[in-house]
Amino acid sequence: MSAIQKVQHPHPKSRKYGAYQSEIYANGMFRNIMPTVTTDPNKLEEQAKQCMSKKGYNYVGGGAGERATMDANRLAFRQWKLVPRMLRQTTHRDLRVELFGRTHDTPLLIAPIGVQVIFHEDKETGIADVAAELGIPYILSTASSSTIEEVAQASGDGARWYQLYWPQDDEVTISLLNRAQKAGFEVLVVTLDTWALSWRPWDLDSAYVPFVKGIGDQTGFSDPVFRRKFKEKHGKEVEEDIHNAALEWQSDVFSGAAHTWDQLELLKKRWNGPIVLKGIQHPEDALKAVEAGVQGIICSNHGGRQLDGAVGSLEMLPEIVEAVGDKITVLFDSGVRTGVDVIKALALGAKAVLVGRPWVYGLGIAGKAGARDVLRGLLAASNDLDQSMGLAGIQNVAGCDRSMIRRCHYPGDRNSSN
Ligand SMILES: Cc1cc2nc3c(=O)[nH]c(=O)nc-3n(C[C@H](O)[C@H](O)[C@H](O)COP(=O)(O)O)c2cc1C
Ligand SMILES: O=C(O)C(=O)c1ccccc1
Repeated sequence: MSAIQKVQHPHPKSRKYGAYQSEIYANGMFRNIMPTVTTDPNKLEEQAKQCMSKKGYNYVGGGAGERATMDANRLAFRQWKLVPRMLRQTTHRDLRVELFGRTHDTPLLIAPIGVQVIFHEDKETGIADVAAELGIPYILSTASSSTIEEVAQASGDGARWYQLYWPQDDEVTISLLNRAQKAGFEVLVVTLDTWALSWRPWDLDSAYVPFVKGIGDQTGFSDPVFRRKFKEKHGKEVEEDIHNAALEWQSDVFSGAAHTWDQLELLKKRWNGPIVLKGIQHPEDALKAVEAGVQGIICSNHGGRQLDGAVGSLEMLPEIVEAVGDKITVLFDSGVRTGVDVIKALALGAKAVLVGRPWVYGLGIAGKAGARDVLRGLLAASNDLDQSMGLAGIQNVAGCDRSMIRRCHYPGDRNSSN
């Protein structure tokens, strides 16, 4: 009997990214067209720095304090190495994952990123469009430079989740939830680690904070409840006094006072769908999230932008996964730069992974086309998710497990590609 088995690809759609590597070679070899955005994760940030405004670059590239936690995020990835397997049937990889009852083409999500207009005029609406095209769920930030409704329109029938910066004013909170729900956002992501902005020297040294000038405040400025209350208090429309409107919106959302666990009841009552808490690092908080009855958590330290000196996010993932088991969906972010990083996070128990800075750099370099290149690269070229999964001997996301990863400490290991 012939040993050659014909394997049917499980899902033809998940191959749609696979052509990118050959597309790059063909463009260069036959048409002399080189990639606009570098495919080298270690050069991406530098290219973005050359292309972006200084303030825009500093905003995305910077972190809290001396950026020790940003470094820790990368070092935590470097500590884990994959152990590849051979002679397995891995020709056709299946990258699909199911999250909260919906199947997605890949285990990637677009991390919520605020004020995107400072990086490129394509901003949130452009990225939502690209995300829908590539089948990646888009997570819209409350600190957005496009409105909830504009982003919903750009995202079309693409999957979209809403990230809440949780206002102190419950009436405003309820209004945001209603708008997001009406606009087709399926999952509510509540960010817990940014109730105040951290000490960020790269922004402080040029005294740059776009939101006080009304940039990135579009969610508030377009909100009927916020607008009504502003008018009642100041006797003016938002547009007549942008300065005070911005201050008011900022102090409602980044008040300097954290909410508490019991207050989650309001969100549970008012949001008709899954709720995910973003910014969980301690296993005991992960257990509290289970107790609170939410559906998911994101093991994240905000990309090292909040508490400097905090542990690398990947360091905490195994303990968190062990603590909560299958009781809740565990997602991961902070420091993901390559397809291999995605595999490592999946192998350590994350169900899916959010990516932040890399596509923002692409956006800064060449608008939404640049962000698209970065995302396609992550999903397709060598050192990418699909190819690397194959080379590791893994056929699908479920195959990324603890058996394929080892903790190894090599003194002097690089922590580049922040
Ligand atoms: C420029 C920038 C803006 C961000 N804005 C938000 C935001 O509005 N809401 C939020 O929950 N997280 C925000 N984050 C954090 C990201 O969602 C994510 O946690 C982080 O970028 C992941 O780390 P990485 O950049 O190393 O991938 C922002 C991050 C950056 C770099
Ligand atoms: O910069 C950030 O990390 C962030 O979360 C944020 C906060 C306010 C406005 C825009 C982004």
